Amino acid sequence: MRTIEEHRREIIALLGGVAATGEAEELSVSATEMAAHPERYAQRILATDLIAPSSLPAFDNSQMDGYAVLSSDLATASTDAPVALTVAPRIAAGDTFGTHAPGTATPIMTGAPVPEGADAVVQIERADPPAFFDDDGVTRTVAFGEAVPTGQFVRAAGSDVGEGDVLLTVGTVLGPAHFGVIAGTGATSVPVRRRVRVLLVSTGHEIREPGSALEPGQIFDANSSALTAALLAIGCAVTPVPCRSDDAEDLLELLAQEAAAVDLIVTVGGVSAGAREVVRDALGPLGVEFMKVAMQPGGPQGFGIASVPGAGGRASVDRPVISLPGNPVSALVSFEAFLRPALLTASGARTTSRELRRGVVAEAFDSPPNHHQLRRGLVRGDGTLELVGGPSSHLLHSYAGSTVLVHVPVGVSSVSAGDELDYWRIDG
Ligand SMILES: Nc1nc2c(c(=O)[nH]1)N[C@H]1C(S)=C(S)[C@@H](COP(=O)(O)OP(=O)(O)OC[C@H]3O[C@@H](n4cnc5c(N)ncnc54)[C@H](O)[C@@H]3O)O[C@H]1N2
Ligand code: MOO
Repeated sequence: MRTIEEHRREIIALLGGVAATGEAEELSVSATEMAAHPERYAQRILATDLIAPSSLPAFDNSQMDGYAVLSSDLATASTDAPVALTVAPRIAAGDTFGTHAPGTATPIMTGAPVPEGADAVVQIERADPPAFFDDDGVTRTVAFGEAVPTGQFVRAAGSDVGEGDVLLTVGTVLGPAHFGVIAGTGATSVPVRRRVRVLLVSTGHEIREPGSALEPGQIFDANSSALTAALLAIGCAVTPVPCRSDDAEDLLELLAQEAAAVDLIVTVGGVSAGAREVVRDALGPLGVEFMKVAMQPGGPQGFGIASVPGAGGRASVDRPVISLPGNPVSALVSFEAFLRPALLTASGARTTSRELRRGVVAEAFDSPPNHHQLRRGLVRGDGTLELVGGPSSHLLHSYAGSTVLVHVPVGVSSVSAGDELDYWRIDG
């Protein structure tokens, strides 16, 4: 039996050739566009390094509401011997660049350009009086009771990023601060990777659309929703088309209709050892291989490049296929172990794996020694790991109550309270 790591490497290699790798599209960073098309903005990955088209800040500006001063004017200032300066006309954020005369104090607001000739700002609370005068043309003085260092409360041009510097690097998953800094430098759009398009086919004669009237023996389709959510969360474009049949012909017909428009086909269910296994039956002859991975849940897996015949006499298309087992926990754990890292790699993301942490187990439990087990769990307030539910792969509600997947490696048959194990956080 192959190991979880070997299988992951094969799945990553399989998706290496997915068409979206390297393809870019321009994404507007306009707030109006974002609000109008929110679906375009989730989990976007930068396709190239971005060079800053301008500096941030663009000019020296004030960090405080107060007075712009020449620091040498206040060199002798002390509580006992304050220095009085003549109050100059006020400058607000948005006002143009001004000049500052020695011996004066220029009232300045946060974000306003520091006038040429001033080299420091004193916040209004440290001035005497500690409030602004009306800007009414009357000549007044303001006193300062302490010296100030050059540059105090001046936000220097380029102190955040300089024009021509690397603003963001390829593979960055764009979040609020990234969009903000791109817009702040004046860029109107960014090149992002095209989304990987996934056809998601949950299979089985028993599955029905939630909300429909169930006949005895039928169940609601949980996998389409779970896997669609998982794929959307990593930035894929998903086409969920269930095959509610165990007949290979039905699955082949569905694939003939849908395969050409996607980069990857993910099937769920129909891969184990039943009398009829729709995915094995339909895709085995097209080039997909089925095997057992030494993991639990998620043992039965399939993958390969399928040559899918086109509908209505159209030419066949070759598409990578990943076939996950149908038990809902097995499908989601397989997503975490294989699909997620492979798709993030194919999408060009810089971070492709869950953060691996180590924790102390709160309770004893057994594990099948020939399998790498992934148990669902929680991190308690004291940092210890608590399992949620048993190992069975139908316990989707237990999975929903979990925030971590705990790794129990091959070779371990029992775990004692106090043992340390690796785990992935899956709640992010
Ligand atoms: N004789 C053997 N039987 C089984 C083996 C084996 O090695 N030998 N492996 C077991 C393991 S492990 C798994 S995992 C499953 C995988 O089975 P399939 O991939 O063929 O999946 P199905 O049989 O179609 O379904 C399994 C289970 O999950 C339910 N299911 C399927 N689709 C959905 C859905 N969309 N929403 C909710 N639930 C779904 C289905 O009704 C079954 O209960 O095989 C074991 N058997
Ligand atoms: O491997 Mo299956 O996924 O145990 O239920």
